Amino acid sequence: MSGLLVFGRTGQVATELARAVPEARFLGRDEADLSDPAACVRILLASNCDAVINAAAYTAVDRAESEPESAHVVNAAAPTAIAGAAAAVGVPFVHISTDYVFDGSGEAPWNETGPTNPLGVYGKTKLAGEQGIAAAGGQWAVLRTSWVFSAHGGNFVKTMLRLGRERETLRVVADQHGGPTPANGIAAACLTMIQAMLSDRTKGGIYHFSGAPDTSWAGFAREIMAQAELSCRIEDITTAEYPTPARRPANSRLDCHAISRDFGIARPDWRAELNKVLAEIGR
Ligand SMILES: NC(=O)C1=CN([C@@H]2O[C@H](COP(=O)(O)OP(=O)(O)OC[C@H]3O[C@@H](n4cnc5c(N)ncnc54)[C@H](OP(=O)(O)O)[C@@H]3O)[C@@H](O)[C@H]2O)C=CC1
Ligand SMILES: Cc1cn([C@H]2C[C@H](O)[C@@H](COP(=O)(O)OP(=O)(O)O[C@H]3O[C@@H](C)C(=O)[C@@H](O)[C@H]3O)O2)c(=O)[nH]c1=O
Ligand SMILES: [Mg+2]
Repeated sequence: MSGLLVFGRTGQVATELARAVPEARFLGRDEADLSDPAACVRILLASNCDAVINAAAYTAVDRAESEPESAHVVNAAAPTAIAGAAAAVGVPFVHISTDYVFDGSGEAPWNETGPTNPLGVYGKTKLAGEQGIAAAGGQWAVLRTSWVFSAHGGNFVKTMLRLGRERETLRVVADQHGGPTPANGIAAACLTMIQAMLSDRTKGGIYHFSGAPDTSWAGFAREIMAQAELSCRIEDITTAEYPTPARRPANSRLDCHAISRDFGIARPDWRAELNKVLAEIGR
């Protein structure tokens, strides 16, 4: 797809977008620093693009607790400004958000109208970004996803492979539940949504998208060890036994029916995608 402008170049989702649509224009931090929202606006206004995706974000969940201002500018002020510029030139804008906007209460999967109540700075700044985008007007969509993995960049799969080679046992939280999501699936979902929004200028809003089936971090870790043929044993622990600066939701399950109904996008099986990612890492 030509005429597509993407904020982000090196992240997991941006890398998969670049594979799917190499002809799009990808803006790295060197060209568009989200710490400078006004600069991002200028680039968009001068770009003559047909559609915009934001795949850049401040994603260091624990570090955000001690850098709330930086996280807010990147995750809220910049996406809000980008949405305003996209609205001004009349092009659709797709942004990515997170399960961490929820407090994780209960056991039912969250749908798009569920009450948000982020537990940490990262989730709070991502929620502020969603709200700023909605208030900016224009044609926008926010894709909330969870537990992203790919062969590139930093993610839970890469961490587990590294630790799994070094240790005989790993203690992993078993009381946080959600859907691991392959970055290529998110890239494909963003592109399908952009195409649909270009052909129907009334389409947009918040949508949930995650891989299936839901599991726990310990369940995810166990499948990684099994598929990678590592003998490292995964020991189930509670969140209380793994203290971190940021609190994380216990229930990150996302109800993904709306995106299937409105865009025909199905939940990918993360186990099959994990297999492909491990093969790619091994090459
Ligand atoms: N990772 C996850 O588990 C999840 C991610 N998400 C959301 O998905 C989206 C994509 O995440 P993902 O691909 O995993 O991100 P990554 O953590 O892989 O990469 C983050 C990207 O954002 C860029 N970035 C960070 N700060 C700035 C800045 N100030 N200016 C410009 N670029 C910046 C990074 O650039 P650089 O390489 O220069 O640092 C990098 O390209 C984000 O909106 C994220 O919030 C949602 C749920 C789960
Ligand atoms: C390394 C490790 C982590 N854990 C736990 C900590 C945490 O609860 C869980 C996952 O660890 P991570 O550091 O990958 O988690 P985290 O960085 O919080 O992952 C989140 O990133 C942001 C960007 C999102 O939007 C979320 O959807 C989610 O993917 O596993 C263990 O229990 N044992 C371990 O050895
Ligand atoms: Mg992390």
